[in-house]
Amino acid sequence: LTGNDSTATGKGVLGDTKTFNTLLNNNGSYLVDRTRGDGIFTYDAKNRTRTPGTLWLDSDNVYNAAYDGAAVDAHAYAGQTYDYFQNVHNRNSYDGNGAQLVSTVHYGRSYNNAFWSGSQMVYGDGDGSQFIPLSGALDVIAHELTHAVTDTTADLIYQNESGAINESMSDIFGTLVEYHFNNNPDWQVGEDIYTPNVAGDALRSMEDPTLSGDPDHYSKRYTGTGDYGGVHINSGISNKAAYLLANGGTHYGVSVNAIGNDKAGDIYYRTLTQYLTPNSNYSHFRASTIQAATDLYGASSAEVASVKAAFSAVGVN
Ligand SMILES: CCCCC[C@H](S)C(=O)N[C@@H](Cc1ccccc1)C(=O)N[C@@H](C)C(=O)O
Ligand SMILES: [Ca+2]
Ligand SMILES: [Zn+2]
Repeated sequence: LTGNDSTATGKGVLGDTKTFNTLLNNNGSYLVDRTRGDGIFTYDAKNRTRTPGTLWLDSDNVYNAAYDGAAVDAHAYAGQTYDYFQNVHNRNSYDGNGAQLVSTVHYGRSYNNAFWSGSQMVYGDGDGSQFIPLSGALDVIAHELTHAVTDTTADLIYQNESGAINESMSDIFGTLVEYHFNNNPDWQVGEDIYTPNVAGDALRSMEDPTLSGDPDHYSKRYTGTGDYGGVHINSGISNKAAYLLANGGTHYGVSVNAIGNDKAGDIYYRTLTQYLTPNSNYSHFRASTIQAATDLYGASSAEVASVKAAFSAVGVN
């Protein structure tokens, strides 16, 4: 594929206008961003389930059609998430070596999910009731791309407690990326693309996981086999701890002093990339996070004290 690097404008899923990088040649405008790593490439599955599908080609480098919105956001938000890991954590793409970021939108029919396939991001359009196109939310894209970071580092097994930690890391960095770009930030997950007919809800709440029926304390963990052993359920325990670490608060009588998003992000990034392993459970997660905070701020630091308190507050001692 040859051509000239360009910038285009377009409307995202929520109708917001944004600019992003494209590649122009005599076929037209491709959703190819050659300014980041080895490139960001966005594809169209055309509502079938073959990936990656067709590299997105537009006729005039203006992406304002309704059908374009999912691709505009997948492409632009992948670029933003790339910038977060590069600029905040000095990580060049998900593998640290500039790996290409490949996304496919319009996957399946009314597909109410998004996932990291092991090699690329994939986004459904939703059924219009539970979800609208899932690439329309920055916290979703950062959630999926964080799975790629996890898979190239801790490689946490996607089941039971290691899977819950895997899922929580994706929710944590989804939220931190949303705050980094000040994109209507909050400690809810998926709020922008979830239940368009219901105001004020979210798929998950990190501030209060019980709002979506998920545990906010280790003693309330799910021990069944559904959801790969509760990876989207028991993630609530870590999500609540992360919320407390960044924002502070008292939970089940345990008080946590806030350390803010940036320090929390640095601690979780170091924990994920230096200490967690495929079989890590919540107990190892606590020890790893304390170690990471100790490396960064010292054993007697306020940051280490807050990490210990945050895990204790959710019953992980
Ligand atoms: C395909 C089966 C497994 C999917 C797992 C992917 S990584 C996942 O966790 N997807 C997110 C999508 C998302 C993320 C942030 C906000 C909204 C939605 C997810 O949470 N999926 C839920 C619906 C699930 O799979 O239960
Ligand atoms: Ca959010
Ligand atoms: Zn996930």
